[in-house]
Amino acid sequence: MMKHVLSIAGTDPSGGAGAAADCKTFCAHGCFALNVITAVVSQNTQGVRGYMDITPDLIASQIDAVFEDIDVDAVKIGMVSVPETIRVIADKLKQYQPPYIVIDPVMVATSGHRLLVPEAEQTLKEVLLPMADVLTPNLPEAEVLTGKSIESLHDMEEAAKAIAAMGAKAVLVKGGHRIADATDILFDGHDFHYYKGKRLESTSTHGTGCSLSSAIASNLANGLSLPDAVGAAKEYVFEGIAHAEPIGKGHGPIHHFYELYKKAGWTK
Ligand SMILES: Nc1ncnc2c1ncn2[C@@H]1O[C@H](COP(=O)(O)OP(=O)(O)O)[C@@H](O)[C@H]1O
Ligand SMILES: Cc1ncc(COP(=O)(O)O)c(N)n1
Repeated sequence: MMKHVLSIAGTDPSGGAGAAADCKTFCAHGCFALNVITAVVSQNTQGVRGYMDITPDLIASQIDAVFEDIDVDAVKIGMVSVPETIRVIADKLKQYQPPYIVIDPVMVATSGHRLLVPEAEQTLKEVLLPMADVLTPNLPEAEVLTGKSIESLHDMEEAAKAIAAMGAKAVLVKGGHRIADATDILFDGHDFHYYKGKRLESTSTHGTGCSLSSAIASNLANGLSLPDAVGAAKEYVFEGIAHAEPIGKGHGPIHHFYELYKKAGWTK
């Protein structure tokens, strides 16, 4: 039977990041996509124009609507913007206890716009982070969480360990923002796993973090071990960047259904 994977995230009307990227990723992994919206964001491939947070009551009601009706096999959490949003999600997930929780601690969009208010950083750290089966910070997010600058692979290892010590069961420090290559490092609480990745010269990187965390959630729901779930997710995003269509005038989305399009003969 199809696994049911829930995204709790903000929107992107241009379809590249947030809830849209998450749902496309779940479908590409053969999962049934569910989604709870935390904020309506006006954005496109060129940047974020503004957003409005959904009230905590309406977020709680959306989560109840899903869990009272459907079994959820994994949850991915993205944009959470304010402390009230973080608290209500944490309370509801404690109540419903989904098997896996993957958290992408979204702070700033690729375009530089803040998607988490500075006052919410501490709440994210104290309330949400300890609920993560795996937390997936990019380099700037790992720097905010640890308060240390990260340059080398050794710094990434230290950051992953330090964030795990804050309560996350496992931490994947992503290297998409590195200059040298796009190597990601997973600390699973005991061991490090290295996902070496060539850096692709591409502007189609809008929503890579959203897609990676959603692919990890899908792979966990589908029964893969955490190291394998991360490895397959990294490959999925790499292929998605490599085969991206040029959509929009700025940083475009990745291709989610390359394999499917290829089979159907829809590729260029
Ligand atoms: N230019 C790129 N070439 C290859 N892989 C990339 C590139 N940019 C990002 N990635 C990969 O995409 C995933 C998301 O990484 P990152 O861009 O660091 O996250 P975020 O979108 O949260 O900023 C990681 O697995 C990273 O290694
Ligand atoms: C609703 C939402 N969530 C997350 C991101 C971050 O994605 P990226 O860092 O790839 O722009 C985004 N732009 N919008």
